[in-house]
Amino acid sequence: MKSEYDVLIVGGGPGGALAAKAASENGLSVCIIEKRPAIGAPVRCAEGIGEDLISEFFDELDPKWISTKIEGAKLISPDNSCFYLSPEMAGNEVGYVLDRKFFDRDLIWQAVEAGAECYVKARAVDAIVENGAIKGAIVEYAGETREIRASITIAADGVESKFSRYCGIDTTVPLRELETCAQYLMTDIDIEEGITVFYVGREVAPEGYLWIFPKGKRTANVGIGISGTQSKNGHRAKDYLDKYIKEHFPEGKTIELIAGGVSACEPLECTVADGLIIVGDAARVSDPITGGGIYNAMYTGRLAGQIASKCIKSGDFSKDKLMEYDKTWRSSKMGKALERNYQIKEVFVKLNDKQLNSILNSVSNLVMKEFSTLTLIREIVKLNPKLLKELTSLKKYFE
Ligand SMILES: Cc1cc2nc3c(=O)[nH]c(=O)nc-3n(C[C@H](O)[C@H](O)[C@H](O)COP(=O)(O)OP(=O)(O)OC[C@H]3O[C@@H](n4cnc5c(N)ncnc54)[C@H](O)[C@@H]3O)c2cc1C
Repeated sequence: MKSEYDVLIVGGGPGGALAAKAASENGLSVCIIEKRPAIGAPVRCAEGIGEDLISEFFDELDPKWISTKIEGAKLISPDNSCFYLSPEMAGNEVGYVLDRKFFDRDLIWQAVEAGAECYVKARAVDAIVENGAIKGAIVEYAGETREIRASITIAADGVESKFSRYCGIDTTVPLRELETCAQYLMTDIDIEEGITVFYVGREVAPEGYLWIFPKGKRTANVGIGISGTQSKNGHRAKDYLDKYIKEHFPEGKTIELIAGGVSACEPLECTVADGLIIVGDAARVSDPITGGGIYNAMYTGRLAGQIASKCIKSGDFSKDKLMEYDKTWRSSKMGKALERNYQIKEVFVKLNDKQLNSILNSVSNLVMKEFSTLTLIREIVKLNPKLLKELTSLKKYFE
């Protein structure tokens, strides 16, 4: 490990890996530090991603990245009725349940192949701040605490995002917008391979949802996310999950348990500072409705690597110069979807079970030629015009 690089990346998840690859491909010296002893493990994710999204990054997908191809989805309402998104309707909403142990590692290998250095069991414990500018990190590695200096540091340290805080940035997620999650990797359960299932409702998953993401025959990620406010009041995500499993998969075998958090808030007000770019979950860019953040981390990571390269070549790493990163992702399709989905989430999270039943029943027989989350919400609003009152700020999307 050297003491100075062009770019230092804190965190070896998808955001960090894509940032490292882009910066290395542009000829910069790049160092990734990852606090865990292994890239991609333990997996804290249900591993779902849309086909159109992942295809933005690769001409071909390596079969070992994919556990299952997803061709349809079921949305179960509190009264147990089902909106079925059949493979015919799903169209470009099909996707994959990944195997992130392989996927995350390959992303790092690609970065390393492009020239980046990567160190595991290397933890950033503070930022180097000089005259208000970020100049790298204090890192614990191999029993020593050392300074690693860099022209630009990229905070890709996930939902905990301590590094941005070390830099003086407030990354607090309001408790009600921090989904606390629990997930079992289960085997020997009766599931429909290729179909994801989502349950909503106060009884099953208050202010969140419960998911079944197939990983293969009779094997699936079965997980839940509920609002942090619920957890604070003694309702733990794991308790809701255990209740569901007892009822639905009493004979199932649990082979892995994970707990984690997902932010369902608005992105950070600003995702750059002098010498610093913040990407992925650390920037709070996971989707507020679904909690999905793999694509968003990869997108912002790659963009951060590209903009860092431009700025380093120009010799200017000031906040003003790095703002190109912030402006670009906010005006992108992803940025606009985050803004819209946050407002939709704010309305839907307040619905009680009766309202949810009525809304989901209204669309249960719907056949759509072209499905997307937005077209579904449009149909819901068409069939439930009262909702439009709540969604006034979103009228433009539904007219
Ligand atoms: C239960 C659960 C289910 C989910 N399901 C989905 C899903 O189905 N689809 C989807 O798209 N998204 C899902 N997500 C979200 C998804 O996992 C994240 O959005 C995605 O991993 C974000 O990538 P990232 O690179 O920003 O951060 P991460 O993948 O979290 O990577 C950050 C890395 O930084 C490291 N790190 C942290 N602090 C330091 C430090 N101080 N020094 C060095 N390294 C550090 C961490 O160890 C970690 O490896 C889920 C999340 C959870 C919790």
